[in-house]
Amino acid sequence: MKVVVSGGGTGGHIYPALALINEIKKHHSDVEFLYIGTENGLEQNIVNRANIPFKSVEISGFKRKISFENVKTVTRFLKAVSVSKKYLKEFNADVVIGTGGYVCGPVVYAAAKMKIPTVIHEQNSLPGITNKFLSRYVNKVAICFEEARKHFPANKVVLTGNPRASEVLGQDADKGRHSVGLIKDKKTVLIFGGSRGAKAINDAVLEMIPSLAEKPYQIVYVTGEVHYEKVMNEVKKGNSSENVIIKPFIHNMPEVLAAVDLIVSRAGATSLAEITALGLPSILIPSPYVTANHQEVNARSLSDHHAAITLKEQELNGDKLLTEIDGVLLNEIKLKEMKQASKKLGIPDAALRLYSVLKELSK
Ligand SMILES: CC(=O)N[C@H]1[C@@H](OP(=O)(O)OP(=O)(O)OC[C@H]2O[C@@H](n3ccc(=O)[nH]c3=O)[C@H](O)[C@@H]2O)O[C@H](CO)[C@@H](O)[C@@H]1O
Repeated sequence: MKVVVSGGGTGGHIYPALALINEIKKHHSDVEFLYIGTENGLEQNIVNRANIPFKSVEISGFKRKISFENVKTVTRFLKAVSVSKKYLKEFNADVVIGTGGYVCGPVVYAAAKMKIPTVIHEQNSLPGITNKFLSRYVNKVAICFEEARKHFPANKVVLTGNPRASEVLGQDADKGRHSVGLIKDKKTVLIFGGSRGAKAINDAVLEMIPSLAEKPYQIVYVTGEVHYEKVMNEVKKGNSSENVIIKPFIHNMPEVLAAVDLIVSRAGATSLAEITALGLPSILIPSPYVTANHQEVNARSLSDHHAAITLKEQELNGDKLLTEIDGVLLNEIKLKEMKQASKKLGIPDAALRLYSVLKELSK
């Protein structure tokens, strides 16, 4: 079987694609993969690390306002469709799956026009513009939230969940702890701002770091690659604490997640799929800078069920964050209730469900 995968820009679109690849490998020893992404998203680095052959196309997103940029985007799109057709023909793809981000547009569209079976995977409850466009051409649309169903042609939709949910299960917590330097038998909070980091979360964490020295828990705090140097400069000015381990990015997130008791993060859909598969409690600070405020909708889908606490970015500061962390982590009953509520929302067999959709199509 020959499978082409495309998804890019941010980790939330890339990791589900890689998790699906791992699931397919469990069922087939003779399968070949090609990943098509862009050179300027996070995908090239992450996909190379996973040893999956990678090819790139050049593409950009549409601006919401009418502008000359959009004319250039159309030209780029048409060129990227033609490059994608060349890649798909050379590789002789049996099936193509897009997991979101602009790059899927030309790749999946080209495949559909070549009559190759196609699937798109939508992680969010409010779909992105590329997936809405593609849903007219593809064979199947895999979704993660029931709320997404109404945005797509009814006969194509399948609820699979996010394959990354399956990938984070059954991981070695000791390995995770060891890889970042965490102590065993001490409660642990993981703080990160999505796959690219978030300045607002970094500012709040820097404010609370001096108060962490006396806390009975430890923190592993991921700044995001682009923010790391700036954060470390602040920390060096005297804001450090032994209880806090600071990293620019974590490449073995499934192992690290196995070692933590509470998550503080943005509300990207792939992170939420991981959190609920593991049944972790979380404090979510949705990014207000995303299309149609979709992260707040994602976050509410957990906090409405008492699995998480949603904190608006405008309310965020060091004191507030510390109070919320203490409120969950130092209260065993609340911790237990949130864990149970979180676990109920997870779809742990998502990878197998998505693989089954692909298998059925490629017959
Ligand atoms: C700003 C933006 O447009 N964000 C979108 C993007 O978010 P973003 O890429 O931040 O996505 P998510 O939070 O959903 O997923 C992040 C992924 O990166 C991984 N990770 C993160 C940090 C790290 O150090 N190491 C690591 O491996 C996480 O474990 C997770 O698998 O895609 C999501 C899924 O479509 C959307 O819901 C988000 O709204």
